[in-house]
Formats: sequence, structure tokens, C-alpha cells
Amino acid sequence: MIKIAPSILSADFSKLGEEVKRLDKGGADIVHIDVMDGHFVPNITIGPLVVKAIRPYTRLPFDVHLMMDNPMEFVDAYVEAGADSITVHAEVLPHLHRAIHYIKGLGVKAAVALNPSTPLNVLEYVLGDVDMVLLMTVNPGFGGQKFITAMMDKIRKLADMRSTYGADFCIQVDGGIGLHNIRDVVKAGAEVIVAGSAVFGAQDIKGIIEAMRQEAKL
Ligand SMILES: O=C(CO)[C@@H](O)[C@H](O)COP(=O)(O)O
Repeated sequence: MIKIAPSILSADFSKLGEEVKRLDKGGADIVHIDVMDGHFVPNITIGPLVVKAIRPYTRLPFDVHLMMDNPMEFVDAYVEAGADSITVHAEVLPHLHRAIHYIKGLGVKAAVALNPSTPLNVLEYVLGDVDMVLLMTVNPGFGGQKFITAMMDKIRKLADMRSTYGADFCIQVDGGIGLHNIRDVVKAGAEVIVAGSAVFGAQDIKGIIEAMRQEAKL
């Protein structure tokens, strides 16, 4: 069973609480929260105060993706604000193993994200530690970009690595995913699908989420 995790980056920020409620009613599995610091990526988005403010609007898990140069300085604050899982980028963390275990020690799930150009081998010695690996399928920073087709092979290779190493993390993909390609990414091995513009660009959120689930059925 795949999980649909709409990114609120494409939501109407003037009424985020209501937008989160719409996702809940529409049948989303997870709320994906994109945190950008203006350094690691050229955009600035959502602080812990905002996460705390929208937390009462749903019981869906909050998956917080930290696109930051110094994520470990903020992990505690996002967990206190209501995050259920925290994703950090391998590119900024020389002590990735320590970071993963620190996050798990806070009682939430730990995920590691890779930018499109980052090779999978940086994960080799933490494959048994992570709960989820997030493969960015666009260069992070903005919603509405085109899926980078070379990422299809990267998803397959990560799924192969998982079986080779007998690991059991989830594979999440993020960027440029919608009805046109969800079947292909799922076939390649993706299980948690982040989608921003495809979900919030649709009039009917329930309809698009259902359609994506149907389309993903192999
Ligand atoms: O993290 C990011 C962008 O950095 C993503 O979560 C995007 O926001 C996904 O948006 P779409 O590509 O689905 O519009």
C-alpha cells in the first residue's frame, strides 16, 4: 500500500490550518512539511511556530523535511511543535549516523534525504538505521518543477540496495510527481509519494488523491 503525502508548500498559506483539514478530509495519509532556510535552498518557508499552529487541525502524521544547512539545531523545536518524522539531508551532515539516532531518541521517525545529484552510496552504512529514505526527484527549493527522469533509475537502485542489505526503510519520492508518472515511480519502488502542485492544483483534493491511488495500482 502506497502512502500519499501532500506537500503544503503548494497550499494557500493564508489559511494553512484549513488547508491541512482539507487534506485530512481528502484522504491523505501524511502531511509533508517543507522547511527551507534560504541557504541550503534558495527559498524560506515554515518555522516551528507555524507547525505548532497547524498541529490541532488534524491527527495525520506530520512529516517534516528540513532543507537546511544546520538541521540538528532545529530538530528539537520541530519535534516539540508536533512533528512525527524528521528528514535531514545527507549533504549537510558529516555525522549522519549520530543525527539519525539523535532524532530517533526524540521518539520520532528518522529519514535521510538525498538531492538528485547525490549518490546512493552515502547511505550504505546507515541503511539499517533509517526509517525512511527520501529521494528528491527535483532540485529542492520550489514546488511545480519537472520530475528529473534519471531519478527513476535511482529509485530502482535504492530498492535493490534495500534488498541486498536486508534493510526495511520506506522509500519516499518528492518532486514533479502526479497522475502522469505516479505509476512509474511506484513500479520503480517508491512507497511514500510526496505531491504538492498535483494535489493543491486540483479543485477536488479527495478526487485527485483517489485517482493517484488508483493510477498507482500495479
Ligand atoms: O521539497 C519540495 C521542493 O523542494 C517538494 O516537496 C515540492 O514542494 C513538491 O512539489 P511538487 O513538485 O509536487 O509541486
